Amino acid sequence: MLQIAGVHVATPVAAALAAALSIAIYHIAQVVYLLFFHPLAKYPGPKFAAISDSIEALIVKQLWWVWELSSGRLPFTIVDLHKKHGDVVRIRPNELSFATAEAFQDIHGHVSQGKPRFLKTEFYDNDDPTPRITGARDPEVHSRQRKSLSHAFSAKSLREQEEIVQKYINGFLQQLAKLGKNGQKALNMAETFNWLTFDVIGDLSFGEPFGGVEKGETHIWIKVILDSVLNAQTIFLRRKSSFYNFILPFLLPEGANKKLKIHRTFSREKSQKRIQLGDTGRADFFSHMLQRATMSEAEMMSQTASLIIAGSETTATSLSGTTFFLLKNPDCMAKLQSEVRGAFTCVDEITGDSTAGLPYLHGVIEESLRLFPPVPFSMPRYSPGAMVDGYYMPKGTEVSVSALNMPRDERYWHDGDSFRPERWIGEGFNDHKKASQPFSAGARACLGINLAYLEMRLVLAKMVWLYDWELAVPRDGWVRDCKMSILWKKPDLWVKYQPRADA
Ligand code: HEM
Repeated sequence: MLQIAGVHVATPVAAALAAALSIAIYHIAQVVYLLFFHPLAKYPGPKFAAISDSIEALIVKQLWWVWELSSGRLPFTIVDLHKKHGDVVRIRPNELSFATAEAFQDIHGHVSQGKPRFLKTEFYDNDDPTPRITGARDPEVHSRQRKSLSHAFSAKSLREQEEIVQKYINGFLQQLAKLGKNGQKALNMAETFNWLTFDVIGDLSFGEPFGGVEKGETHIWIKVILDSVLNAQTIFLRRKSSFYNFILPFLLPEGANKKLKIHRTFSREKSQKRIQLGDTGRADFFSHMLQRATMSEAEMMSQTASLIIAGSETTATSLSGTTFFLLKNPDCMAKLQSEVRGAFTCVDEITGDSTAGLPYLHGVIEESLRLFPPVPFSMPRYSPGAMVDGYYMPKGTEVSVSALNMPRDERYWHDGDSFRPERWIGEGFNDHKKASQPFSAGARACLGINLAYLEMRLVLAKMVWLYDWELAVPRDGWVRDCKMSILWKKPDLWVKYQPRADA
């Protein structure tokens, strides 16, 4: 201590030491609190996940989680954590992951009137100030948007949309033959299905496709979208701490931020063009939004940026997964061929209605969605102060259900890791089928579920009716090699399509 005019004054070094000591004591106290006294302290999980909020000095909030998220391995890590620690695991200081169908029902199932709901967390925020259906966290805004959009997904609209879907599927089938040189050349189906699904959604959103099917190539916009989705979902982290503005560019795909802006600009321009056309009477998304007139122009434009991602990559991913499972299970492929080829005398007989009654095709689609759910993240929600799987979750606790545990859990599924489409036919193996929820449930369940099933039924039935399929590059563990970039980033899947000899 220095003495000036009889007063004790701290030297800069002593002051710095005192400050450092206080910070250290504060953080040690935080760690002790998070590990032993926090309301979630009794739940197991990696210790680093539990305390990562406390390393304030480095501003490294939630580092464990960010690392896992950006590595693309988070869904698999969570599977391993549940195997190690049981049905409830603490994966962030304030988030618990659950693994059971009961927890899924508690969090996502319909709630009775007047009961508080589990609402989406900041995980769904992005840097667009206009809320959109997939991310809107305010229940009133969401409900208004959903009401307006739901007409575009009604049974009546779907009937009218089938013509559009069929048009792109037929073009797609021709491209398979042309680019695949009638079975001589392999196509990478992890990419190729995107041509079809993005064209369908492009047409239903803006009245014009991306041109993937016609040109037989992936539109630059699609590449941009796929690279930018992970970035979109990390924006809430950037808001929480400026540290992430520094670190995330190293963890995300190159130029992801720029690509996100390109996606926004593209969809805004296309939407503006579409809005100018007004209600065209077509059963597309804009006609319905314009007819209801409950959304501002900005809100309508914002919806399309979301619908394009929600409605295309998911369906394409499911089709790639189904392709992989069928090719790895030739007996299942033979049963599907026999059902589809026996049901139709020509490919034009394959329609939404005529495929709706094909049990094996239905089983194949459900089984693929079970083993490889196209939405791999675990859809976090805030507890309103309610029970989850028998545990009371204080208000504000983040809760989520692992996307990959429940659909393979042997407590719910007989031979859960195997591809067995017959489990979906009749009683099947008496599995607990609610443990597969690829489209989620309740108020935030997928709005496009019927469109997705229609597309999948039609394209799979037609591909099976027309072609014999062959895995051109043998591969195992295709699912395990996928990485999560909010949606799945899939490894190549090279397939040859030989026109059926007996057709
Ligand atoms: C196999 C294909 C598909 C799967 C597995 C799937 C799955 C899902 C899931 C799990 C959610 C909930 C996400 C969450 O809560 O975070 C969701 C929401 C949504 N999906 Fe799909 N989806 C598919 C296809 C489609 C299609 C074709 C569309 C049409 C555009 C679509 C539109 C939507 C919309 C608008 C939402 C938000 C619903 C809301 O919050 O009210 N999806 N989807």
